[in-house]
Amino acid sequence: MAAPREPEVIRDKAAMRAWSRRRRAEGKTVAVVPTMGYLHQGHLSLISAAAAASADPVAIVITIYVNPSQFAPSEDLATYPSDFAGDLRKLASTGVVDAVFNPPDLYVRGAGRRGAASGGAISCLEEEEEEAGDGHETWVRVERLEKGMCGASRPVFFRGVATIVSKLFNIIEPDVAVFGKKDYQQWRVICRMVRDLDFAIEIIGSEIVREADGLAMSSRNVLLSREEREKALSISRSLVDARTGALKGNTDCKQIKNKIVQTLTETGGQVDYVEIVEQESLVPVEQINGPVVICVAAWFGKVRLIDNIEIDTRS
Ligand SMILES: Nc1ncnc2c1ncn2[C@@H]1O[C@H](COP(=O)(O)OP(=O)(O)OP(=O)(O)O)[C@@H](O)[C@H]1O
Ligand SMILES: CC(C)(CO)[C@@H](O)C(=O)[O-]
Ligand code: BAL
Repeated sequence: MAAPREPEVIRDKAAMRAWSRRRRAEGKTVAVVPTMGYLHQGHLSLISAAAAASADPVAIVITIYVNPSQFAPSEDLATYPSDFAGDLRKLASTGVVDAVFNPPDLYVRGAGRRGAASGGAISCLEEEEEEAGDGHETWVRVERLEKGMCGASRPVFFRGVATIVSKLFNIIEPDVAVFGKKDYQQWRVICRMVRDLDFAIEIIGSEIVREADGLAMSSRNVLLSREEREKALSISRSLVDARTGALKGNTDCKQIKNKIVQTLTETGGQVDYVEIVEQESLVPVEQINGPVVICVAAWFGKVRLIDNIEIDTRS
C-alpha cells in the first residue's frame, strides 16, 4: 500500500490539459477515472484498476464533476450528494492519485444564463427550452445503445454522459479510462463511442464493488433511509438467485424477469426495468444460452438504484 499523498487539485481545463501533456512527455501513461464525487470504495477500486493499467508509470487523474446535462429537469441533480473535502481525504489515503480535475462548469452558457446560473443546479435541457441563444449545442449520441433500459426512463442521460466524457477525453487526453460495470449500459455506451469516434483510449470495465450484505455501492445509497436500504437488498438477492437458477437450467427470460419484478415489488420497491440482454450489444434475449447480463433499476423511496449481474451458462 502506497503512503498517503495529496493529489493536485486542478480546476481549469487549459491547466488540466497542460498537466496531462507534461506527464505524457515524462513517459507516463495517463489514466482517468471519471466520477461525480461523494466517493466510496467502488470508486477507489477503479483507481486500483487505473494504477494497474500499464507496466509504465501511470499518472492517475480523478475527475469530480456533477454533469448537469445528464440530468433531466425532473431528476435529482439538486440533491446529488457531495463532500469534496472528504473525497480529497479518501483520494490522498490511496497514495496513488496524482490529480483531481474539479472544474466549476464545463459548458458554455448562453447569454441568458451567463453569471448566476453557471455551474448551478440547472439542466442543459432546461436551457435549450428557455433560450435559442449562443450556449452549448453539440451533443454526442450513441444512437441504439442509448435507447433501452436507463435511456428509456432518463431521456437525456446517455447524451449527457457521452458528451461530457468526450469533453473530458479531449481535455485530459488520457491513454486509459476506467468505468465501473455497476453502470453497465454506461460502460458499453462509452466503449461503443470510443470505437466509433476513434478515441485512442483504452477503456477498462471494472467489477462491481458491494457492501458486505450485497448492496452495490453507490453514492446515492446515502439518501436511503435505514428501512429503504434494508428493502433495497432485494435487488442483489434477486439477481444472485436468478444467476444460480440460470446456471441450474432455469434460462427462460420471461420467467426470470417476472420473478425479479415480483420480489422487488413485494419488498416495497418500484421497478423501473428488469432486462436480460446480450453483454456487448445489449440486445434483449428470450433464453439464456450465452453471455448475458441481467440489469435492474428500481426505486426505493425517492432513490433510484441500478444493479446487474453477468451470467454465462457456457462457462
Ligand atoms: N459499486 C461500484 N463498483 C464499481 N464501480 C462503481 C461502483 N459505483 C460506482 N462505480 C463507478 O464509478 C464511476 C463514477 O460513478 P458515480 O460517481 O456516478 O458514482 P455512483 O456510486 O455510480 O453514483 P450514483 O449514486 O450516481 O449511481 C462510474 O464509472 C461508476 O460505474
Ligand atoms: C461517467 C460520469 C462521470 C459522467 O458524468 C457519470 O455518469 C458517472 O459518474 O458514472
Ligand atoms: N453513475 C451514474 C450517474 C448518474 O446516475 O447520473
